[in-house]
Amino acid sequence: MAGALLTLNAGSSSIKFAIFQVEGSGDPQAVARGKIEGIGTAPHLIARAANGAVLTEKRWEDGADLSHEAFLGDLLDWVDTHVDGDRLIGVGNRVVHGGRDFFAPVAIDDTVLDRLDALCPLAPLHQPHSLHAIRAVRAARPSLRQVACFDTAFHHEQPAVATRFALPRALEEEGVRRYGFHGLSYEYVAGRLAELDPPLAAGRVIAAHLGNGASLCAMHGGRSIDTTMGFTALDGLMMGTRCGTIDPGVIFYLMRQHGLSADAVEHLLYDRSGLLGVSGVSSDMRALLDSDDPRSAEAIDLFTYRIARESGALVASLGGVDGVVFTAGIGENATEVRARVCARLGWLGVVLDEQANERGEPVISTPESRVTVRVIPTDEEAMIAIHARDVVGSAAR
Ligand SMILES: Nc1ncnc2c1ncn2[C@@H]1O[C@H](COP(=O)(O)OP(=O)(O)O)[C@@H](O)[C@H]1O
Ligand SMILES: CC(=O)OP(=O)(O)O
Ligand SMILES: [Mg+2]
Repeated sequence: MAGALLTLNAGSSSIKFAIFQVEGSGDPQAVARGKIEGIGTAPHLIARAANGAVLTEKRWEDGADLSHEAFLGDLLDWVDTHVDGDRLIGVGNRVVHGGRDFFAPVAIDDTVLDRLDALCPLAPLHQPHSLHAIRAVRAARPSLRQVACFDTAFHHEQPAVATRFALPRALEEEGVRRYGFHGLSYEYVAGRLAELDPPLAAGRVIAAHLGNGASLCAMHGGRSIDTTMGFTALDGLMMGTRCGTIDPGVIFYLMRQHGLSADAVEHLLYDRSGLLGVSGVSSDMRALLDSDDPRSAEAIDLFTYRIARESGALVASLGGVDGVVFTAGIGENATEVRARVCARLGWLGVVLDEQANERGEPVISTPESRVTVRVIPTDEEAMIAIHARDVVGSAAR
């Protein structure tokens, strides 16, 4: 099979995309990557070739009404001009929630779309935007094959004890259980770790996906056995704007004492909490690290405390730990956050090599450290491309 694949990773205000060239059974090769940010406010598009050269850059006026439909129609035309005589054979989409029924990549049709629609309340920051993008591509190119790749899939094999809530059984049968997210990222990181350090990949590893959304995954032998996110991507760590784990009693208090509706509580916990809520300054780690406001420092302190505390829980799930892997925007770039997390994990035998950490080396623990600490840049797009290639390829046979 040969041709080009487009990957889409749609967020609330941004769409990341990439073009991959597919040739036989080898890994798809990225030929261009791009991102449009600020949809709905001040849209900005930038796309780069594999060598980093800017292929296209565009800004729209403040407040420009650039809909997903308009943008994706233009994007598909742009892709056609950048695939070097290849033809576009499919689109791979990151879909955050697969619910009970979807735990492997799937070709998208009307029935699949309807079933994914039903999961929007479980991932309100993500699912509606992905489905919107899928529909916009279908409208522009009805015959183009599309594949949904799920963030929940990597966690599907977890033992029941890790996924079950202590709620009445009937709710579990209805699908009220922990699913876990960031699975495309963890699947990619597990694959890279197996290439870079096979003995560690075979052992007990905590992977920390620290981006705008953030979670930890306990992996044993490259498989997910526990994770900090649950039924929704609100659970677990403190995030850019999400609160992470809180006492559910807070929700009743907000509804009864503050008279908040369910929608208002949802908005508060998803959009106004986390780093933004605690600092009152920003949801962006870079901005907080640059800020002199003491509340910014408190927000960063809570962020690292929560990572260390949840790591302790996952060490218990794993029965020990051999390695820690940092990934995603904060994990790959914020040396200070990594240093603070490692300091809090000293009791596990983590010893940070401060210079290696500052230099952003692949291994940032000392040779004496009982736990190996690595930084592995994630690539959700590459994982989406592999899955999309497999699904499109099997449909074509
Ligand atoms: N050089 C850096 N130093 C500190 N934080 C950074 C740096 N680069 C990116 N980040 C942080 O990474 C986060 C975004 O991570 P990312 O994985 O891109 O998120 P998402 O894909 O969920 O939008 C932001 O908090 C941003 O400030
Ligand atoms: C599931 C999730 O939180 O994703 P993101 O980090 O892209 O927001
Ligand atoms: Mg992300």
